[in-house]
Amino acid sequence: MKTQQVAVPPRLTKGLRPVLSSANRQDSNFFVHPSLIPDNDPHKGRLLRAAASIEAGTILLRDTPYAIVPIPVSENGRQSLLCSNLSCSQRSEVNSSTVKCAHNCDSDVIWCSPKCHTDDLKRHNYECRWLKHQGQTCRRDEFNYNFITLWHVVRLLAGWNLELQPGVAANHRPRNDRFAWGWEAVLQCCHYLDSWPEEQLIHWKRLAGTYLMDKECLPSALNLGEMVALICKEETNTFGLYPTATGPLSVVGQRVSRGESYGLSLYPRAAMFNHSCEPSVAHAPDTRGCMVYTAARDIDKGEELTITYFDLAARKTVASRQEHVREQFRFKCTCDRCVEDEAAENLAELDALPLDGMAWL
Ligand SMILES: C[S@@+](CC[C@H](N)C(=O)[O-])C[C@H]1O[C@@H](n2cnc3c(N)ncnc32)[C@H](O)[C@@H]1O
Repeated sequence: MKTQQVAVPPRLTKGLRPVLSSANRQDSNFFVHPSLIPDNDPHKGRLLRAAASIEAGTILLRDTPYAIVPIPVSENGRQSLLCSNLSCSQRSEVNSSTVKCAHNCDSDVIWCSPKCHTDDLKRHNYECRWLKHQGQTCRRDEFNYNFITLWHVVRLLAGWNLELQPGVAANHRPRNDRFAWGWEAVLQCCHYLDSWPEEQLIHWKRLAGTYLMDKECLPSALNLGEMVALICKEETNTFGLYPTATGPLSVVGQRVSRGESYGLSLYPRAAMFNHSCEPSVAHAPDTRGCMVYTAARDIDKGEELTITYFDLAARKTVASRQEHVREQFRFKCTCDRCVEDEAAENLAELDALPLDGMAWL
């Protein structure tokens, strides 16, 4: 696989005193179970594994978002949005006490309190100009999906920009020796640039060239190719935030839907979870925009820990799961359930063949 690295931020000067910025206050919510370890597989790339046996119900990881984009949800005539302050990220009803951007940059940017607004100013200032000028045009002229993708990329860059500010050096430090932290962790997420169809890359190149390369609106060190690679990372690693848990059917029951998604986010450590159609781990967002990963059954020492990337209740046959994974996530699912189900289907097809066709055997 040919890799294209996104530019690494310059090293911070030694001796900067780390302060508790709004970004690393959110990071203090991070939790990782001692038995959760990163590993690699020649076919699937990075993965997470159990270093010891784990009991069902154990919280394995509470990962903090590097960036979140809100999706407005209306219920009973009331609209709710996520607070833009990353260390708050609470779902808030939009009402007369909601704080909005003084520059009126985008209707989906809100803060739940004046304090959250103040705490978030440094980060928001990075995206504000882009939202007002490029973002509004993108919202108007492109599909909403494209706007949300680009806004998420801009918020990732805003996080990186925040790390480069004097005084937030703590963000560069790994929280423990197993996982990278800050922008470094985003850089480690896969983008599989070579596996995307040509027309998809051309589409993203056009979007990036049109909306993300004006350095007046969006000061960044990335060239067009690096920006497209960052979009690929965003597309490959982003989680949807849903009101109910996503996991194996035995845990989430036979419900048809996870509810309406109210946000999108990149969780850099959790991005190491591979997909399985029979996952061992369930995940659900908490009230502060973190994603919590819980053992859905007893797990043996050495097992790979997997989640599901989609609602398994909605796709029961191996063919429909494989098609969905291929179309939505662009890879061939090689989880144990798919391998077994496909083998069983092949056997059934062989059994159905007329015996006289096998006379040469
Ligand atoms: C979010 S990343 C997961 C971590 C990734 N393995 C890495 O190296 O960073 C998603 C990518 O992992 C690989 N992957 C995940 N689940 C898989 C599965 N069940 N079968 C094959 N590949 C899988 C695919 O290449 C997919 O695009």
